[in-house]
Amino acid sequence: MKTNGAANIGVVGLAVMGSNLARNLASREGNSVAVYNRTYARTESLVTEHPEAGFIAGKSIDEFVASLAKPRTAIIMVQAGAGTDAVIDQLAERFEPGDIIVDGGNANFQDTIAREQRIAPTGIHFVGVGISGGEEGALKGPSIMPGGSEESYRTLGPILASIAAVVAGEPCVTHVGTNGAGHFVKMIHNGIEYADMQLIGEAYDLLRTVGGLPPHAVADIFARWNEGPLESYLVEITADILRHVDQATGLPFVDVVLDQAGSKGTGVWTVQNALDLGVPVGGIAEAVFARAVSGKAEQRAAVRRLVTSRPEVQKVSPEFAEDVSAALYASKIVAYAQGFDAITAGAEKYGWNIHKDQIAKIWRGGCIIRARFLDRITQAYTENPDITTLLEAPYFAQAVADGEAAWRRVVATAALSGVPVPGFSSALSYYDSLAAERLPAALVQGQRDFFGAHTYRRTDRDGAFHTLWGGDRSEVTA
Ligand SMILES: NC(=O)C1=CN([C@@H]2O[C@H](COP(=O)(O)OP(=O)(O)OC[C@H]3O[C@@H](n4cnc5c(N)ncnc54)[C@H](OP(=O)(O)O)[C@@H]3O)[C@@H](O)[C@H]2O)C=CC1
Ligand SMILES: O=C(CO)[C@H](O)[C@H](O)COP(=O)(O)O
Repeated sequence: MKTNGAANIGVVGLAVMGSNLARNLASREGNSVAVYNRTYARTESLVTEHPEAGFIAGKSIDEFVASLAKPRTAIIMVQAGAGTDAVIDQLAERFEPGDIIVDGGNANFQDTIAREQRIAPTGIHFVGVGISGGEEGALKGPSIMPGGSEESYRTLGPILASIAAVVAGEPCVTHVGTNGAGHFVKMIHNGIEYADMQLIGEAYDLLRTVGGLPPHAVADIFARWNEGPLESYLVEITADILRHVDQATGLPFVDVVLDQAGSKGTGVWTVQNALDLGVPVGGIAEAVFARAVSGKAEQRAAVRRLVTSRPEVQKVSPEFAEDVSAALYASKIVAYAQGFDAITAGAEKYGWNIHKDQIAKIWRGGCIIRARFLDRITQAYTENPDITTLLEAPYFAQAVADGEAAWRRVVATAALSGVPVPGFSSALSYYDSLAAERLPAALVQGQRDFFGAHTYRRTDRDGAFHTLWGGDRSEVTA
């Protein structure tokens, strides 16, 4: 076959992400791209629609592997889970020591660690790479979070840098850490994405329900916010979506979409792992739960039937939109702080040397959570990588303090008006928990000691203590 060994890189899985990533790779100087998809029809239409890419199309996995130059590098972009395992096995059977298998899908990082261990004895490199940016990002430049060995990054790094988004002259890619580090950080990215989307949803709901504004007016407010500190891809697309009118009915698009949010699982993984790591990520968890609640159609209908009157919507001042903007910004800071805390804990547990300033930097472009304030996060972790929370960095401490009064007004108004704001209110409670002089955790410890002799520590001296609750209530050293 005349194409044997001609391609310096290959892509397996040519759905939305894989086909666009393949086109992105093909558009870069010096690349020759081999493509393969289980169902050949996808390969055929990609190659036919994009002759300019000069793809080398494999009809079979053998043809695909034969078309790769040695050492071979192939990026897998297929459905996470069994599909990915099937393709890894097919490639591993045909690849040789020194070749690189890259999983660019949304894999669970624990699977990535296990896969790397499974492949390692063959001498083939296995690299898990988080890729964010959706359809457009894959084509024009995503944010890329590679894990895997230093050695494989020496080969892969320049290729990934050539296709990544560029911000201030720097490609949005960094070697996150070994084995599953890239997929771990991508998982946290998605958890933050969930929180950000939920908070934006709550802001919209408040402006609409309490502020009494129609979608196009809310769109104008989001567009204005997008020119300030809230500037971000998600705020930008929100304005766009809210302006969109359904062609079939002439109604605002947002009013004809069923109010049940789906998910593919990465938000759930973030929360599950944060629980294992003991990191409070309430903002992300509330966002995951909010999607789950939205899908509970029967429960929602049952409660709606029972509730005969809803609270009267509070009257608000003309500055209400500014208050909502402040609440959104403060809650968003909390969500990102929680996400970065999870990265700190994950790095510690799994032995990854993750530079949080670099993560914030590569999230500034290409990915779904790209936002102006990631510059501030980059700065905070560059100035002091050891801050205990983003909330103690001077800029963020000030930003939250500036918005605090408005944040409280918004949460109170929402509660009195019967508008659900699990994101805003959990973020505020988290902030209040960190800021409180004393927490009721002292009472919880007392309860634990009472029923389970779980002991407690005292404020006035070291050691563990137990009160003889069933006896004379004297205190003993545990
Ligand atoms: N969509 C998005 O915005 C983003 C997606 N991702 C991740 O990127 C990856 C690709 O996403 P997307 O492009 O949306 O595609 P999908 O997740 O919808 O997966 C479809 C692709 O997987 C292939 N596939 C499924 N099962 C198998 C199998 N057993 N053997 C071989 N191939 C199989 C399909 O082949 P066939 O055509 O034969 O069915 C098709 O190419 C996923 O891991 C996703 O989570 C990451 C960032 C953003
Ligand atoms: O990874 C992504 C972007 O970064 C995908 O868009 C992801 O699939 C979105 O998650 P979900 O479908 O659960 O909302």
